[in-house]
Amino acid sequence: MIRAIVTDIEGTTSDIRFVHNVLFPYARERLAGFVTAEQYKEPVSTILNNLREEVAQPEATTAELIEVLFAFMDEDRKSTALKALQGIIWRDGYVNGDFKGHLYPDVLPALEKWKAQGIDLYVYSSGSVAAQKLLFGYSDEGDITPLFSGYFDTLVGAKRDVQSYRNIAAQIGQPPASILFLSDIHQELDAAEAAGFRTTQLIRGDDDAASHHHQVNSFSNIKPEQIPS
Ligand SMILES: CSCCC(=O)C(=O)COP(=O)(O)O
Ligand SMILES: [Mg+2]
Repeated sequence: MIRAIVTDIEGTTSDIRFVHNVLFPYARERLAGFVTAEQYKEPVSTILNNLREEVAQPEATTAELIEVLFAFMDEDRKSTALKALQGIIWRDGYVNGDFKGHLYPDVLPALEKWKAQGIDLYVYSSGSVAAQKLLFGYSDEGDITPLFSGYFDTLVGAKRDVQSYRNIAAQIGQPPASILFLSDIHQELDAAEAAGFRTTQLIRGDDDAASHHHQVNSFSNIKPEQIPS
C-alpha cells in the first residue's frame, strides 16, 4: 500500500522549459550583481563560504566564486550553493509577478485526489527547498503548498544516489516499499528503486527506451493502489 508519494519537479510536475527558459535565465542575469551587493550579508555570506568548501578553495575571492557559479550554471551543476542563490533571486520574480510556477494541468487534480485518499505528499528536487516552496506557492494554480507534508533538496543527497532515498524514507518515517517516487529521469528512479521505493516515470516528451520503470504521460494515469512492488 502506498502511504507517501515523493515527486520531482522539473519534467515531472512542471515543464522543463519553464525551468531552463524562464527560471535559469532570470537568475543568471541577476546573479553577479546580487552576489556582489549581498556578499557580506546573511545568508549570502554563509552560502559563499559553503561554496569555497565545495570547490576546496578557502581563499577564493567573491569575483572568483562568481566565475565558478557561471561555470556551474553552464553545466547545470546541482551545486547546493548555486541552488540556494538561485532560490533567493527567484523570489523577486515570483513576488513581482514576472512569472508563475508552471504546473502541468494533470498535476493538481491528482495531488488533491491522493491527499484525500490519505497519502502524504512530498517534493524532492535539486532546487532548494525555498525555491520549491516558491514554485508551488506562486503556481499557475495558486498556492498549493498546503498539499505537501515536506520538501527535500540536495541537503539529503544527490538525486542519483541511493542513500538520498534512504535518508528521505527515514525522515518521512515510512518503509521505502510504501513510498512511490515520481520522476522523468530514469537514473533517479534507479536510485530510488535500489533503496526499495516504488517508482513511476513521467514521459512528458521524448520516449525513454533505456528505462525499465513503469511509465505514464500524465499524473491522471497514476493509480497508486496498482503500482507493482
Ligand atoms: C525548484 S524548481 C528549480 C529546479 C532546479 O533548480 C533544478 O536544477 C532542477 O533539477 P532537478 O535535478 O530537480 O531536475
Ligand atoms: Mg526531473
